[in-house]
Amino acid sequence: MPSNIRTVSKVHRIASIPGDGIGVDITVAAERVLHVLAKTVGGFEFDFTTFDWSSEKYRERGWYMPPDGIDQLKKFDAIYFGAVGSPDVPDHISLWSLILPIRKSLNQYVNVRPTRILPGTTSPLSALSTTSSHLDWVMIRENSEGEYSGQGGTSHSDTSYAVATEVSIFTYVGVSRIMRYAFETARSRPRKKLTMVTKSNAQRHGMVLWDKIFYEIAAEYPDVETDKMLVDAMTVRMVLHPESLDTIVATNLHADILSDLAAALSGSIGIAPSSNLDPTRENPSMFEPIHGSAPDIAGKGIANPVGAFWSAAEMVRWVGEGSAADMLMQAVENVTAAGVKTKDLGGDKNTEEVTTAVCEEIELRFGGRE
Ligand SMILES: NC(=O)c1ccc[n+]([C@@H]2O[C@H](COP(=O)([O-])OP(=O)(O)OC[C@H]3O[C@@H](n4cnc5c(N)ncnc54)[C@H](O)[C@@H]3O)[C@@H](O)[C@H]2O)c1
Ligand SMILES: O=C(O)[C@H](O)[C@@H](O)C(=O)O
Ligand SMILES: [K+]
Ligand SMILES: [Mn+2]
Repeated sequence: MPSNIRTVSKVHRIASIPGDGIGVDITVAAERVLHVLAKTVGGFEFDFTTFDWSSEKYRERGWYMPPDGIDQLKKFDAIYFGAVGSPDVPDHISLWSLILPIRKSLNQYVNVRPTRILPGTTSPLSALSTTSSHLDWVMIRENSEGEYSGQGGTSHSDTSYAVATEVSIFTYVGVSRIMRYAFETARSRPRKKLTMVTKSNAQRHGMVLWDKIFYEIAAEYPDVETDKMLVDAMTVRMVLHPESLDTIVATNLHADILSDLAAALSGSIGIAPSSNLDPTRENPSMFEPIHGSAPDIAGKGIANPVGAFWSAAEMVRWVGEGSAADMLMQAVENVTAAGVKTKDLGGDKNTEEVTTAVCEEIELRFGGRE
């Protein structure tokens, strides 16, 4: 090749929002690993722009995101998010000032939450003989409406006769699009099996609409096996019969709760990833571990970065670098398999040591390739 011709590297522009607490530690770790991945694999790079939209800044200046925050984010190929939440700010203020407006305004109506028992890690269900071959799920969380519609209000607040409403909203458009995404996901997986979760015995309007739309759309997917669970019984089935589940679709709140349970059953909340997707690709999608800012361990440097790396791998896949995403996950799994783990997984390493191990594993396994 003539020396004046340079190979052009594709640049993926990423908006990075570390947020609060361990969100900062794990975002730093994810960015470090992504730079090493890009450098090692070649052909693409990441250009991160960091936004200091945190609870600390909110207390200083009175806002999390500026008025044009969403427009700023729209210019990026993807968004990487750490976590938001601080003991100094009421949780409903922080959630509704940052993460929820981003999910809603950027039409990220799907939240994908996979769960697996990674090599070298143990499920608390191992006492029931559960191993990695028994627990491999993808939870599809409705991410735009339902219990998180944001509608409701309070009258007579600060009195002993206060009245508050929290209105759940389920729309035909909202439910059918999440069902379709869930059926497509189930179809793409070897078992082609979809379990729908509701509470349509007690909640007789919105949840009944879920059931109805689920079976309507199921008719378009005769190759996908379906079943239906009430959310209370679902918690029992996840614990006692994890092997009977594959793809799961549930409402915004139900899937929020069930995905924390799923993460714990796989070994730790610290390994669980999520992708907030706008499947139309009109807006950037956002990638974050499912955990929060963990004030109890913030500042100690011991947060598990695996959920952050897995989320980063999903982002890498979303921007079109599928084989690099596979390499990143392989490196993470080699590191957990070697026993390099944080305390929540029974290990004795800190965030930085696990991050360094993943970086070295990427370079060792995948370096030197053209
Ligand atoms: N998407 C988000 O940004 C998001 C998600 C969940 C909670 N939150 C917010 O985070 C704050 C704390 O919430 P919470 O305590 O209910 O949930 P959390 O997920 O922050 O923590 C729950 C428990 O899991 C542990 N944990 C979480 N992530 C870990 C990791 N990577 N490694 C090791 N241990 C980990 C914590 O130490 C804690 O004991 C609240 O303000 C909440 O609103 C934000
Ligand atoms: O969506 C929520 O409820 C919170 O942001 C958090 O708990 C999450 O799971 O993302
Ligand atoms: K998070
Ligand atoms: Mn949650």
